[in-house]
Amino acid sequence: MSERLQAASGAGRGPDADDVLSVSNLSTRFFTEEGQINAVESVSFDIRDNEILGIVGESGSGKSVTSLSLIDLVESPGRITEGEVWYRSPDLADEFRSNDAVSVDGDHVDLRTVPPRVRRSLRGPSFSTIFQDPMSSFNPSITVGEQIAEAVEVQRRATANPRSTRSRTQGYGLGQYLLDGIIPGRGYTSEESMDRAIELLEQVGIPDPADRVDEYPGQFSGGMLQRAMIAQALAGEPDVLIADEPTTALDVTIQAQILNLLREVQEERGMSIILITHDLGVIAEMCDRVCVMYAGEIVERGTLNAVFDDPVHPYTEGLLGSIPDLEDPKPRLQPIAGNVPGLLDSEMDDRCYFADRCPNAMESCLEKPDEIVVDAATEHGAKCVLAERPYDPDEALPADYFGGDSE
Ligand SMILES: Nc1ncnc2c1ncn2[C@@H]1O[C@H](COP(=O)(O)OP(=O)(O)OP(=O)(O)O)[C@@H](O)[C@H]1O
Ligand code: NI
Repeated sequence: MSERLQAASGAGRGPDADDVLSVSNLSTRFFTEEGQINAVESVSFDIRDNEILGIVGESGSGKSVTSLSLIDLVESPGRITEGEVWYRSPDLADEFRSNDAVSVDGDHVDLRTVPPRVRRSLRGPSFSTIFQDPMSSFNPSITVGEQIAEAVEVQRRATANPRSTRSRTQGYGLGQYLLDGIIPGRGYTSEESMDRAIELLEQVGIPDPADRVDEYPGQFSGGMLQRAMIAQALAGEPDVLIADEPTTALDVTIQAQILNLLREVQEERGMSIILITHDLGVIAEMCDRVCVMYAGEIVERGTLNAVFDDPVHPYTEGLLGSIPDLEDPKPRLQPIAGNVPGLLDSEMDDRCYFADRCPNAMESCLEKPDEIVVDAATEHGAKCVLAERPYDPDEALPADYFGGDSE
């Protein structure tokens, strides 16, 4: 267990057998006209079989870019500049074991070293994503059924012949074909796949699925389209489902239904979920472990109980409010005085990035903290000197140290 934390703080270590994904020192930058933006900074974490891992943090802390980096969907001017993304796939490991350009460790391959077409082929059958806005996952001019059936076919091809280049290069999503300018003819999806699409729609709780498959995305309500998006994501039978604010746009009742559905399918299929949200109530309800992000870094992590009951980092404490309580979690992030840093490399001082907003900032916070193990048994770690020693008022930074506008 403590090994995992050591790895997180930088010591090199291979992935463990029960890691479906193991991310090591991943950094993603945007190279903009204003300068280099450090959106994700040397982030390490594991996703294990059968778990829901939560990623929480204020807007702009790097949650979405982290998840996009995992599936190689960071768009220009962004680029992953460093790190490893180990994915467990005995097939790929065998295929690339003798290839010097690809890093293989047991059953894991470093996705950053495999050819791009292989990475692309994993979207759907290995990783699926659901987002806040389901319209973005559907092409408005193709029926919901056809789009789900297409995802089913991508999965079937991948399973039927995992090593074939064709199955790997087919990409994912009929919508994407259209966006790419390749328009398949009518009847492209088989009846069998369409039947499976109906089954999936039924599973996610769409009434009259046999009729609704023939409807267009615009004919679905927000909640129903969210369910359809989950059906589309499940069609690929992914190992890992990445859910980025999956319920933020929905009203409370539907939100609870969608979360129940996600948990149900997670348990049923034994898949792993990365759940990104602002909503601490959702994290408390759903997650086994949680990572707290701030300014592109994971600043605290551990089992849900460890982080929520005994937060160490003042940022986590701030998010949870003054009385963190698992029985009665604050439903939304508590506002913290001051602003999230803009992440411009030239403006990022070499210190704890939270120090300018921290009620407990000390002189030692002017050095960059390593991740410190709080409790190995709960995999609890924090990038904060307070994990090591109590706050000492004698070392407090003057209130106006950072210019005095951070209150
Ligand atoms: N296309 C882009 N161009 C330049 N910078 C970007 C781009 N996309 C993201 N960033 C930078 O990356 C940082 C992290 O963004 P990200 O979307 O991951 O935050 P987030 O934690 O998901 O926030 P939210 O909760 O609002 O979704 C942003 O603050 C922004 O500076
Ligand atoms: Ni986001």
